[in-house]
Amino acid sequence: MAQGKLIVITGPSGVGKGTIVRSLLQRHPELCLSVSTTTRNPRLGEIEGIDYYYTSQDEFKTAIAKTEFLEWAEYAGNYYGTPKTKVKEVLEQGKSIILEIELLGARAIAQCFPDARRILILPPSLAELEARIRKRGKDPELAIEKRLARAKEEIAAKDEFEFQIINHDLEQAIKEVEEAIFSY
Ligand SMILES: Nc1ncnc2c1ncn2[C@@H]1O[C@H](COP(=O)(O)OP(=O)(O)OP(=O)(O)O)[C@@H](O)[C@H]1O
Ligand SMILES: Nc1nc2c(ncn2[C@@H]2O[C@H](COP(=O)(O)O)[C@@H](O)[C@H]2O)c(=O)[nH]1
Repeated sequence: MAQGKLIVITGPSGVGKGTIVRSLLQRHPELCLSVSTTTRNPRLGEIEGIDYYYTSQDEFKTAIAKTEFLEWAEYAGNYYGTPKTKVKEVLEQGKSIILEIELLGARAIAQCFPDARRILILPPSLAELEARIRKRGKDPELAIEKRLARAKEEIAAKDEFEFQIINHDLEQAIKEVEEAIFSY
């Protein structure tokens, strides 16, 4: 049976990870996406079980204690975690799965899955990143400020990643992510 790949897509908030991942899933229906659990409130239009599993802080902490997450992290005042079961099930079927996660989670995955393909998406500039987050218009001001502060740390860690892709032109970025996933 073919070996499934664990694919980590990371990068600062607003860089376009979700946009790229949605395109990848449409173009490559054989790829699966891991749906994370979060304590963040749903954004307008987000759907339980599609975008995230939404939970309380208490429930999230219980899940941590029961080691239900492959990795988890605190990000901009909320918790996010990758449920173990789906990832395990998909990989056992020989299929590949994408984790769209932040930097600390990507580092944790590198420890337990050294063969994971870890792809960092970068913005053309910090000014463009801020413009994209604001234009998206789905985060309150305080959250935007926390996300931009975190973005600087995430960009500074770029040399930890074998694949670094600048999302300037969306189509070009998608092509480069496809090359990173399917190259070997
Ligand atoms: N290449 C691009 N050029 C211009 N705008 C883009 C590009 N790629 C994505 N965007 C836009 O940037 C905004 C942020 O994209 P997206 O929500 O996919 O980011 P994200 O990295 O998933 O953010 P988060 O981590 O906060 O969920 C969206 O409005 C999206 O349409
Ligand atoms: N470490 C993890 N990070 C995750 C997970 N799910 C999402 N994320 C990342 O959090 C930030 C914020 O996401 P948002 O939806 O509130 O904009 C972003 O970088 C996501 O990629 C996870 O399970 N673990």
